[in-house]
Amino acid sequence: MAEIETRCGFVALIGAPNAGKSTLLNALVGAKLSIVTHKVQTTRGIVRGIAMAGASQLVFVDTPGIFQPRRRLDRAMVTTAWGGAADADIVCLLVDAQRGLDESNSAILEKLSSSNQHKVLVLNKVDTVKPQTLLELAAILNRAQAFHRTFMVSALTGSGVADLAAYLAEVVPAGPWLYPEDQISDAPMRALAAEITREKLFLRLHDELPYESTVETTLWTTMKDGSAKVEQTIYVAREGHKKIVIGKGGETIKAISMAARKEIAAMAEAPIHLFLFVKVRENWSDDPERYREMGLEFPHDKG
Ligand SMILES: Nc1nc2c(ncn2[C@@H]2O[C@H](COP(=O)(O)OP(=O)(O)OP(=O)(O)O)[C@@H](O)[C@H]2O)c(=O)[nH]1
Repeated sequence: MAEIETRCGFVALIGAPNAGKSTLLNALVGAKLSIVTHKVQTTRGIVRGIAMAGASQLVFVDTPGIFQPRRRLDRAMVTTAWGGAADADIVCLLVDAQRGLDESNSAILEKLSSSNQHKVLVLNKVDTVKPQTLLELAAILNRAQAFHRTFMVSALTGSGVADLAAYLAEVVPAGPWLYPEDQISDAPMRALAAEITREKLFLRLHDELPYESTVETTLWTTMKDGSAKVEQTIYVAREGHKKIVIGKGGETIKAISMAARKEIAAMAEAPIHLFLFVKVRENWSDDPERYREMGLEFPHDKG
């Protein structure tokens, strides 16, 4: 009996902040892996999702939103984004159809033109615009860049997502699967747990503070009864920020902890005892160790 030919490849999702990369990744993988919030630049490290489409395994690399870097941390995010794209078999450029072609998209297009990878254009948020606007945008972008294919999707409603997955399944290289069939991510559980807590920080706190904080899982111990003890440290840049994260009478941190614990437990499929600590580390964004934890390359230039 002839063996079915398996395929497997890396697919990078790149695009401007808020284009919907995390939402699309979650729709493709069918599970909540990458964090999704209404704020920009929430994705820092690369989060992978793995989807099976027929005999093909698609390994998605979600990249931080690409924007004009100013601070050292921002530059690290941009470097990591392009690193992820350069290693991939296919690059999907995601464009928010409602926002259309703006400065950040133009910069990405220019950078993409120097690579001869297999490029796919994905116009997202089609639920928000008229078909005529979509067609015009697709024409403009295809004139600017030689895309192999253009897809129009709504990551939010799922419209068009299956067609995109089917196409990717066809064009990834032939080869053995890199991961077991039922595995949806190779990110260690503790990194995903830190992402969940960071998302709760984002949702709970406003303004700039969340951008100046980071979360690390420092301990994950499985207990005899199957539950897990998880300790996480929230690093903030200033003493005043610590007060805000903790809140009056510990209210804020309690709410963050409760929300995070529930979600981590659902992901781990086990009861979780979560302990959060808040530490002030003024220069955490200049410390190479913190970058490694987030899966980012440390930019050695002065910032
Ligand atoms: N209407 C609509 N909204 C969408 C769609 N896809 C994503 N969104 C919304 O757009 C916002 C940004 O989505 P994300 O998936 O976080 O975007 P991202 O590109 O990963 O953002 P960064 O992490 O900042 O780079 C969220 O509020 C999503 O709910 C879509 O197809 N239609």
